[in-house]
Amino acid sequence: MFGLFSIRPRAIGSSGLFNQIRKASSKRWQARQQKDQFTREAAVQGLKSRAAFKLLQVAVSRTQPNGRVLGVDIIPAQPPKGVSTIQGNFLAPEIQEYIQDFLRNPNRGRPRQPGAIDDASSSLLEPADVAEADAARPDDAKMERTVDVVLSDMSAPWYQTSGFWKRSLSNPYHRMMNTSGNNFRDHAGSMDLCNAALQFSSKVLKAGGHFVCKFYQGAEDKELEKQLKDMFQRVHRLKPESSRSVRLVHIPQNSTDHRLNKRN
Ligand SMILES: C[S@@+](CC[C@H](N)C(=O)[O-])C[C@H]1O[C@@H](n2cnc3c(N)ncnc32)[C@H](O)[C@@H]1O
Repeated sequence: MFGLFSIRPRAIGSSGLFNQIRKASSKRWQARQQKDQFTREAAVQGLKSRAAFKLLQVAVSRTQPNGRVLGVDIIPAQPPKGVSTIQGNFLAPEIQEYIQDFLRNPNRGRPRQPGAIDDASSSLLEPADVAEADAARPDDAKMERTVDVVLSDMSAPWYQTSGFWKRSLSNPYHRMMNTSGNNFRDHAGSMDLCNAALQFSSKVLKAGGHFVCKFYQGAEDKELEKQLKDMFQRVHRLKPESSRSVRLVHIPQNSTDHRLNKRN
């Protein structure tokens, strides 16, 4: 866990002791952030936050020049250059449909000619190049599986407890905390999000694609791992050095053993 105390909205501001505990916790968190080499490195490299160090901006640099990166978040977040974003609840079916619509249009999220409108003629790439870049096999294109990597580090946002003065979109982490402090609750929430991401991957991931998700450990993670092993050829469970306590599952798919494709 991230070392935050469990803070329930009803208790906020209602007790002096509670406020003292919260301030002490926040000071400890700030001190640890300052010491954290990844936080410092992210700042040195001009990355938006410790989390961003691990993900979005790295994703952009890894997919240049022809890739596209789409971020989805329930809170408004200003995307780094080169990233498209959708604000919405990933657990809502209509948001997933909206994301699929975005993916279906190979020109969305790609550089546009100055003055061009967002239609099939607006891409810098020829339509044939785009189709080739997006689909590993004709089957994938037919099934609308055009995604190489699904990466989820979603964790349930909890109620705002501080930083009410901060009104910019550029750093929502000042306003939201990402764990409740209650291990069971964090684990259950992260399992829901991982399962939703996995289900979504089965619709959009092309053969040979990868699925990576972050989760909080707990009773249900074995079941998630079992599902992953059923669906993918290889499953790795790891805790990167840059992560304080959260585990990642990294699942490279092999195009010769894409069981998701075999089922369809
Ligand atoms: C650890 S942060 C990830 C930050 C992001 N990867 C980045 O690089 O800036 C977890 C994020 O998951 C988002 N999240 C939690 N539940 C969500 C949901 N149901 N739908 C979409 N996003 C969600 C939170 O708002 C939070 O920003």
